[in-house]
Amino acid sequence: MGRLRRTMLYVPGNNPGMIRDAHIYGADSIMIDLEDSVSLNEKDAARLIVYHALKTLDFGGTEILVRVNPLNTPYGRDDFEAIVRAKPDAIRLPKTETPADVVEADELISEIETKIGLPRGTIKLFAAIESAKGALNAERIATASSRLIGIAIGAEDFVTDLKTTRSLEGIELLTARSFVLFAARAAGIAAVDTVFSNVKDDEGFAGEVKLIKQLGFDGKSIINPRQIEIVHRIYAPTEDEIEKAQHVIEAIEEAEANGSGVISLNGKMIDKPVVERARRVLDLAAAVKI
Ligand SMILES: CC(C)(COP(=O)(O)OP(=O)(O)OC[C@H]1O[C@@H](n2cnc3c(N)ncnc32)[C@H](O)[C@@H]1OP(=O)(O)O)[C@@H](O)C(=O)NCCC(=O)NCCSC(=O)C[C@@](O)(CC(=O)O)C(=O)O
Ligand SMILES: [Mg+2]
Repeated sequence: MGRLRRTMLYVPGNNPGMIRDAHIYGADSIMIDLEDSVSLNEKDAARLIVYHALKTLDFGGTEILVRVNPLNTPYGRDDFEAIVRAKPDAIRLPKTETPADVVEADELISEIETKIGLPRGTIKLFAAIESAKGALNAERIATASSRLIGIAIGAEDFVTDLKTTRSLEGIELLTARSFVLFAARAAGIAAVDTVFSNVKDDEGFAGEVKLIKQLGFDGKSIINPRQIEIVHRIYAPTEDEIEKAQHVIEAIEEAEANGSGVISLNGKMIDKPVVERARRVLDLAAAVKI
């Protein structure tokens, strides 16, 4: 199974203390932010802080992404120039609206990689979709560059663009979440859900995590360390699910040894997709060491 991306923790790029300690909480990925959590008069300072943090700190194997400012702002190009040199695992592109946005970022990264002698394609891309236009272009965005390892939805900007607000049930996000998810699955890359902004509402947060897990997302962008354990608990296969998956694998192996690809287990048909889902449960259990 690929890299786990159940939790992608946003850390404001102008906060050196948070950046230094972020990896100790156990999120699967850390996303250091130069965009909307950094005010305009701190953009240059934050870029320097993040560059030096990536050059000097040991994040202990946690995946590191940096969210840069869009290239159509005065900060975007300087962000790319500094951050590619600092070599995070990936750059997160905010407010992606068209495949051309991804191609522009891809070409700029290639140019900088060449300048500094990094093999082309070293720095990966993660595109965030945060508008109706982006959602409608999700499929073409997801296949616009071989650097893309995933796409995400950014709901705060998205509902603003839609001229609505966020509800706890998330009805206003269902179509966009589905577009992003389908595009990611069709492209074979990760699909990551948006942040839940009320850090004190654990119950509401858990409800949203259950929803996005059921939809099929690989994980969630989060803003506070207390949200990590909730996501990891909900994403962990239960003992019952693991036991059922083991029975499925045992049953299909026995059936295959007898020359059959389909059998029934406790009255339920077991065929190829059921076996694939059972393998996924066991792989996830092994990856999270249950
Ligand atoms: C919310 C709050 C202020 C609460 O602060 P509080 O101080 O009340 O938190 P406490 O719980 O008291 O902290 C306990 C201990 O954890 C440490 N600690 C807290 N948070 C930590 C963290 N993130 N990383 C590492 N460490 C952390 C803290 O330093 C303390 O450490 P210590 O003192 O040592 O005990 C804080 O969390 C925070 O700043 N969050 C990040 C906010 C952010 O980045 N927003 C931008 C991204 S969204 C966006 O842009 C919208 C989007 O684009 C998104 C999309 O794409 O989906 C869209 O459109 O939707
Ligand atoms: Mg946003």
